[in-house]
Amino acid sequence: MDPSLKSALRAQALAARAAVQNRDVAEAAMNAHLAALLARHPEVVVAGYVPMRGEADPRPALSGHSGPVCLPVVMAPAAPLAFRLWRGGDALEGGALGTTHPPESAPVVTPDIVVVPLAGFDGSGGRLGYGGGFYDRTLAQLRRAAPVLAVGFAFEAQRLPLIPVEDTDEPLDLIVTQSGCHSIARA
Ligand SMILES: Nc1nc2c(c(=O)[nH]1)N(C=O)[C@@H](CNc1ccc(C(=O)N[C@@H](CCC(=O)O)C(=O)O)cc1)CN2
Ligand SMILES: Nc1ncnc2c1ncn2[C@@H]1O[C@H](COP(=O)(O)OP(=O)(O)OP(=O)(O)O)[C@@H](O)[C@H]1O
Repeated sequence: MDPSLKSALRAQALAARAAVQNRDVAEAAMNAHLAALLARHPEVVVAGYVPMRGEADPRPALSGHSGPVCLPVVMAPAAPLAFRLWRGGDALEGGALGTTHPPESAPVVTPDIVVVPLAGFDGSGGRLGYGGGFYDRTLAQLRRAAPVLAVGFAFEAQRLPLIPVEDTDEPLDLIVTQSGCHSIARA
């Protein structure tokens, strides 16, 4: 696959994300949809993220979840992410790539649901991140061990007609946008 195609689509989706109007209204709707989804999965371990670079903020829905919440930590460039437990209010630290995550003292846990930050997505579960392959490696590792629900969290503006799929791409199971919680139509 031509890697420049993915980077062009990534740039297009990130520009659309940066141009979203009425973000607060959209994020409130997205969080309501995510909270309703999480309410159908009480007590399970949910991985969220602390937004960077204009990503939609899932923390309002996470803070209402009945079970444990964890956040991703970059361990090494080509390695899966680790997830550390985060209780709202716990101190966080900054990581090398502009991330914010719990300190090493926080317990490592395995999520049942992963809320995935996105540059772009399509209607078939295709997703684009920042190009590190972190979520691909992480979802692959988690799915080898147990079922996991990958839930994309993004503005409608980040929707792309079709994202090319590589062998290592791990699909989303659901996508939450301001218009609702969308299940993936598999071909
Ligand atoms: N909020 C949030 N947290 C997250 C992620 C995320 O996408 N969003 N991650 C999801 O993976 C991990 C961090 N991944 C990142 C991957 C790449 C870059 C980055 O700056 N990439 C450069 C390109 C580097 C290169 O050329 O190799 C860039 O975008 O300019 C930053 C974070 C873990 N935490
Ligand atoms: N399990 C894996 N093993 C080896 N290489 C992988 C694996 N998963 C992804 N990669 C590689 O990582 C690179 C980046 O992948 P891709 O462009 O899909 O990143 P992304 O999905 O945008 O990033 P992220 O997953 O961090 O959100 C690709 O070259 C891909 O081949």
